Amino acid sequence: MTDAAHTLILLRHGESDWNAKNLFTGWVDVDLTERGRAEAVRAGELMAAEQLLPDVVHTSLLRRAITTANSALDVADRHWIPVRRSWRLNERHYGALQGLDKAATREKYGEEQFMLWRRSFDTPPPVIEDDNEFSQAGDPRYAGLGEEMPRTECLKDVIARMLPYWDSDVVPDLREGRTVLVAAHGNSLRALVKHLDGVSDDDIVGLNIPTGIPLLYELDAGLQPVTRGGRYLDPEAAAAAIEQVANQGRR
Ligand SMILES: O=C(O)[C@@H](CO)OP(=O)(O)O
Repeated sequence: MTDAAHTLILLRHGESDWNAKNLFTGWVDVDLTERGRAEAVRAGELMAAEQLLPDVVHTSLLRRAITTANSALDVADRHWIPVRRSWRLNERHYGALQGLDKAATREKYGEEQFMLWRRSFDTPPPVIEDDNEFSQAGDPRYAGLGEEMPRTECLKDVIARMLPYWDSDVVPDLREGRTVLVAAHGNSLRALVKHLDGVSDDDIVGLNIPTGIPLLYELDAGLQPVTRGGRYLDPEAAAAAIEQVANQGRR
């Protein structure tokens, strides 16, 4: 049995307006629904109940992750901890699909193409044009990105831009003995889980992450998960919510 040396908590944001409307979201900066806000509060309660108290939080640059982290930490009385944010933790850029209805897209293009765009490892959706109303070109928070600014991404692309931040910013916090909270998104967290658990390119297709339920990873000294897949702090709610995410687009 390996000993836990490091504590990492992953938290997908609570339900967003566009989760509720079943729209492809990606980098569009939508807010949480009332339900999403309640999920964030519950996430904080779950962490506090197990004395899982973050020393530092890393978030994306998107409101739904930032607000979720703020609410959860407030409830856990950890609102004062240092915060680091990076575009590298953003949701996968959904390209020209951003703003489109998932069910309508599935009906128009068929199940196979829909699932390729949604879950395949290396097929990105079509590129978003800069004049698309849901483009992030010109958004000041990404002004420094230059050529790195994505206009669509597959999961493979997300891993390529997320891992440098994991190595340069998150791992050092873990190695300092800090309990680290990463508040991010369905697909940026799938990328991280794939890395941590060594999930194959084929198997990651079937892995979904529910909104608003903390996922605890205890890592050994070599940063390998002590328990593969980690542990959701509310496993029953997680199982039901995972099923829902998997079935999005089928109404
Ligand atoms: O729309 C999105 O950005 C993501 C997360 O909500 O959706 P999906 O689960 O379909 O990848």
